[in-house]
Amino acid sequence: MVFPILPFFAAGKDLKSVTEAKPFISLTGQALLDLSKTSVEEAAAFIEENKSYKFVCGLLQPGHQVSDDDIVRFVNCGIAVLFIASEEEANRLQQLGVPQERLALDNGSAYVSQFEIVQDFAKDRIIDASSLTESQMAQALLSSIKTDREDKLYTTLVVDTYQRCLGLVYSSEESVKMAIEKQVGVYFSRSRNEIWVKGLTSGNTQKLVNIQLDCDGDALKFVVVQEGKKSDFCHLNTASCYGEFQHGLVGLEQLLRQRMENAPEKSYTRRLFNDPALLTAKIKEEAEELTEANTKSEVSWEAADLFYFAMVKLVASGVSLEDVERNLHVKHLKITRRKGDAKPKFVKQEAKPEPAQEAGATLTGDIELEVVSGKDKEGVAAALSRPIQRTSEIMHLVNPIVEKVRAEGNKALIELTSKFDGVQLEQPVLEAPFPEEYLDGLTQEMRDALDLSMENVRKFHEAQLQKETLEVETQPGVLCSRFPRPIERVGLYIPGGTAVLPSTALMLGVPARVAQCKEIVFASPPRKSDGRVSPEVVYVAQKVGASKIVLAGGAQAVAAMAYGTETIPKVDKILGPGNQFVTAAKMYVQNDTQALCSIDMPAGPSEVLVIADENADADFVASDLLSQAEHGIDSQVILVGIALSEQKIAEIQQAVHDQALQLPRVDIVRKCIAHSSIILCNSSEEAFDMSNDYAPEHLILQIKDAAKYVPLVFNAGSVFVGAYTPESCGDYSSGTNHTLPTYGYARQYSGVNTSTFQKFITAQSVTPQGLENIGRAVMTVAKVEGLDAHRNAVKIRMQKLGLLPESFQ
Ligand SMILES: NC(=O)c1ccc[n+]([C@@H]2O[C@H](COP(=O)([O-])OP(=O)(O)OC[C@H]3O[C@@H](n4cnc5c(N)ncnc54)[C@H](O)[C@@H]3O)[C@@H](O)[C@H]2O)c1
Ligand SMILES: N[C@H](CO)Cc1c[nH]c[nH+]1
Ligand SMILES: [Zn+2]
Repeated sequence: MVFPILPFFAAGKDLKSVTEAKPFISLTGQALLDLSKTSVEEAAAFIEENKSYKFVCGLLQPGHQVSDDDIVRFVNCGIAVLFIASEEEANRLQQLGVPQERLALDNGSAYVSQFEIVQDFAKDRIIDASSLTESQMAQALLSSIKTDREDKLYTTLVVDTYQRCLGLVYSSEESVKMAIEKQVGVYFSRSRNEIWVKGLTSGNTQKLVNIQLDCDGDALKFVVVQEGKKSDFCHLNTASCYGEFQHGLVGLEQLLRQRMENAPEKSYTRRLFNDPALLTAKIKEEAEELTEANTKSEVSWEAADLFYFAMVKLVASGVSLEDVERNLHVKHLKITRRKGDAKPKFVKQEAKPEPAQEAGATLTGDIELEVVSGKDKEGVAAALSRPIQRTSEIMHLVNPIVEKVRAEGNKALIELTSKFDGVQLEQPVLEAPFPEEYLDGLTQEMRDALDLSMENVRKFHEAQLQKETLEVETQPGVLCSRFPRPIERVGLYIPGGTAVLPSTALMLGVPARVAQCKEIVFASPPRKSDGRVSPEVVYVAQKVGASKIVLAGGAQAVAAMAYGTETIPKVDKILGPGNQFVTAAKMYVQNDTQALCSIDMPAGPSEVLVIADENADADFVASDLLSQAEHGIDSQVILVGIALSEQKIAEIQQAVHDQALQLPRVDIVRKCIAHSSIILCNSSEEAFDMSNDYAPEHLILQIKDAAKYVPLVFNAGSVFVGAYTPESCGDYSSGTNHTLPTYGYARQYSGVNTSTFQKFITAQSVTPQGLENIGRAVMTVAKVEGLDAHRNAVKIRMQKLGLLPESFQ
């Protein structure tokens, strides 16, 4: 229900003076303009300037002289409903194109309409705005609400102008009157039993924008702008009584407004605010990338980028999201529309495909890395920032998936696999021994390649296996030891979104086997073609003795292994790389004590940093960059060049372009290269500092005497030393593990290794002599901690051994 009064603005020229003299009228959120005395321009200006009036209607008096053209223009500029006198007029206006639901017809005592929330308006509720008073408004409102509460208070929902709920409060007749009079948030405090002017003590005051009634008139809604230093609504210092808001577009707008005020001079956002040409270029670039996006995740990724830059433009221009929404509302109300064709310059010209177009490309243009000078600190920081979504945003998508699987088990898994992978499964698990037909199509050459790779990985990981018990006598009679045990049940995630990765199956399965884990469970998204996983993955599963293959991917697969389902065992640790959904789900379950499940590390989108000098072969450098770029659009590849000549840079750029065009995954590469860079340094120290700061998943050294520089590496997942060590060798067959920390986590995590599948238990054995040596120290420290039982455990023993007198306290 709307506010029970519709203020009538009789004359166009008075619109401004009335709204200025009586600002409280806007609390109704609605206005009726006399269209016979108002020009279209005045109506349009009223709608544009008075944002609190959500529904602006127009009265066409009987016998009015308003032309048909102007009526259409009124409707098109945002007049929501036309109040008219007769059926005849209604028919005529409908022929003009005004929809029936945009007409309110005079039935003698009321104007009757079907328009959204306006509906019927009794004539005695239409009141001349110039004579309307605050008390009239309060009276009308109070006579329209009811309450069944004993204390006669009215339940009041408080929302902001984006309709986000801030909290629930109560109003009394008195507080409603005060709120209208002062146009601020005034309520009734039940705990203090008195009128409560919001923010009087905290400073977090509220500007009242609108008041509404709910559908059956038993609850109020106050639309407010929260003001004050922190603009929190809740007494617990959060934006709302339901906690902080999800970030979203509104949050981004608020953040950018703050940045506009206080972003550091060298930050990227400040650069965007200060450089309109850069902002324009980014908006165009992101718009183009959005048009080229195909899959759901690409579209959401690119749209998010475009919204970000568009939002910077809004904030820089002083335009709010609310202005944009109002604009959309007015456009929605238009009855004549533009044809909607694009301007000729944006209509696609039939382009001649580049020579290598057949390789799988749908996009065109140079594939070129941005070149940044190492001296440009801000440019370097921007180049080294990873193209990842905020954890909170991803978590927002992942939490419901995890909770669904946890609550509904296999049923949820089947549903989510159908939704995200387009495969309708009957059973989400394949049990060992795996049916022979699942190996159909596996060639001998492939078996040999997998066997060789598995053997090398086994050798390297077997050598890492810690089997012995470590023993140290810290004092005579005090023997400390540590012994390894395998983690019993492990869940291994094998990615299968944009590429099937049997190599990951062996990188995880082989060390699990070496460490003697008791149960190995695989999970991988099923293929669209037949709902199976690839024969190579099944082959590896068989070889490493996996008990089950979960036919699911993404967050749902992680949740199924973390909590278990009817047929999937709950595991103790989940390992393996994956996209952002997989990584976020792993991080979620590791933090949930109910899951009792650990993870290897955050191993997300692949990345590489190549350090190259003038000796480097441009083709080698390009091939290494591209081998990681082809993993996904969210991968990132960085070349740090040490004293590279212009010519070498040009050769590398050319090699990247030429090789990329030959790749079937060139479209993915193109998008990855768009957020990848070449950074130019003058010395190896500078290059290694930059690399250690970035902490890449893979670091490739294509520099003279590369091995000499390994001591300078402090943060990296795995290092590839010398011109003939391509990263692909480590991905598949050399023996090192390819499951490595990304996002910069190489600062604190190691890649997967044999000990990732083990845990280490400590033990100790203390003799009477040992007790004599350390007992007093134990008692002293226990005393200062106030833990007497700890102290007693030593004291009693030492007394029985005669090491302390009976009287010892
Ligand atoms: N760091 C490492 O060690 C390492 C090793 C190998 C691969 N990788 C990386 O692993 C990643 C593999 O990613 P991928 O996408 O190809 O395969 P993936 O198996 O990780 O993810 C695919 C799954 O994501 C889910 N998904 C897709 N869109 C979704 C959406 N909108 N909402 C919810 N779920 C959705 C689907 O269930 C799908 O099965 C790549 O980024 C690659 O670079 C990293
Ligand atoms: N380079 C990836 C790790 O980031 C692993 C991989 C598997 N297949 C090919 N490459
Ligand atoms: Zn790879």
